[in-house]
Amino acid sequence: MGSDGTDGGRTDGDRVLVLNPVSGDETRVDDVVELARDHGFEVRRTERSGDGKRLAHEAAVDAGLVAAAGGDGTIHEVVNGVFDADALGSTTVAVVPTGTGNNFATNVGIEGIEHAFEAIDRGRRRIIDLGIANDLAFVNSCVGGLTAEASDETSSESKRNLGVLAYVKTTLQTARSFDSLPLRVESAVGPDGERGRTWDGEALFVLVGNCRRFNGTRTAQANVEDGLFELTIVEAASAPELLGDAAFERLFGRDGKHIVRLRTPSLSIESGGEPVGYSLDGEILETERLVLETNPGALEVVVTESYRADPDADGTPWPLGRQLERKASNGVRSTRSKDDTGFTSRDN
Ligand SMILES: Nc1ncnc2c1ncn2[C@@H]1O[C@H](COP(=O)(O)OP(=O)(O)OP(=O)(O)O)[C@@H](O)[C@H]1O
Repeated sequence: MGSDGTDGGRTDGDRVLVLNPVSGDETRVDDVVELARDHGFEVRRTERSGDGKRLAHEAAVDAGLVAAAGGDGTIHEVVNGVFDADALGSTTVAVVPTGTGNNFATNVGIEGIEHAFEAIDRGRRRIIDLGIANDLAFVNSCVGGLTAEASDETSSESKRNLGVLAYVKTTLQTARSFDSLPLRVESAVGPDGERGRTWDGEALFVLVGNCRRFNGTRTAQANVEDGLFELTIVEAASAPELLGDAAFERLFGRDGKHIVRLRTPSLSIESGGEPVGYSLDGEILETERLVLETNPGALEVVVTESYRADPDADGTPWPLGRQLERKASNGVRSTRSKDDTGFTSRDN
């Protein structure tokens, strides 16, 4: 592997494709199987939820390249299979996008099925950060405050347009009475001297992004090679206030009034005894305490020439300053003195 992580010296070894045949509109399954065989892949099909992880785990023991044919849910399972097999150091992961949102594929510059196989053969690779939430890996994002129903009811079109924010919007629309979550968010002391921070208050959502364009808007993006998460807390506000499209855009945009942001390599989120639903790349996990850590440079993936690790590289600056900014103070009930960012600082 070159020092820039591209055009890997790692050989693909055996190639296995884990195929979710019920992903997306299911019309391209035969095409994927044919292309996969033409490109030297052994195809293993999932039959139920969880199979993607199991099949990827089994494959990663020997295979140098494991591809996931499906949407973000399938890539999530495949990455977790490779992670559980302790094979991140020896197995490259590729994505063949057949889902509806295909957020991760977009992030690595893969535009379609044929394009994915071309990219695999061209040999361009990058090593990216992996997010770890408790003991589960995620590539795109971890979002707290979503309901499980929202995950089922969110339309494909909405997912295409808004990414993970589509689930946020469905949650706001479908929850009869949407209570804010009393949360305590603590970030650790960073390796580059970042101070530990604490935010304590009422939140609607907590978004933790690992990968660029994790949420569909152009204003909250994550660099997937910097060893940091982009944390966004949406503070308590009345749901109807947030529901119009314009308000929704504003909420996550530069001028959002209820937004707290921070870049950090690790954090913990506690919800005071009540389990909260977190979506890891679209898969729901319920827990009272979540510990998130970046595993920098952990996952080798197939990318194309249009891949950029850093959203700033294409002229879209991180909107609120390099490290941290906060726009409003409603909902915060910290017992400690705060700086003007809304976080309290700790030295350890
Ligand atoms: N054979 C199968 N039958 C039923 N469910 C399956 C099967 N294989 C995988 N799954 C489930 O399908 C889901 C993943 O679907 P998919 O990859 O299309 O993700 P998605 O999150 O809907 O993606 P996108 O948002 O990109 O469309 C996972 O919950 C997985 O457990």
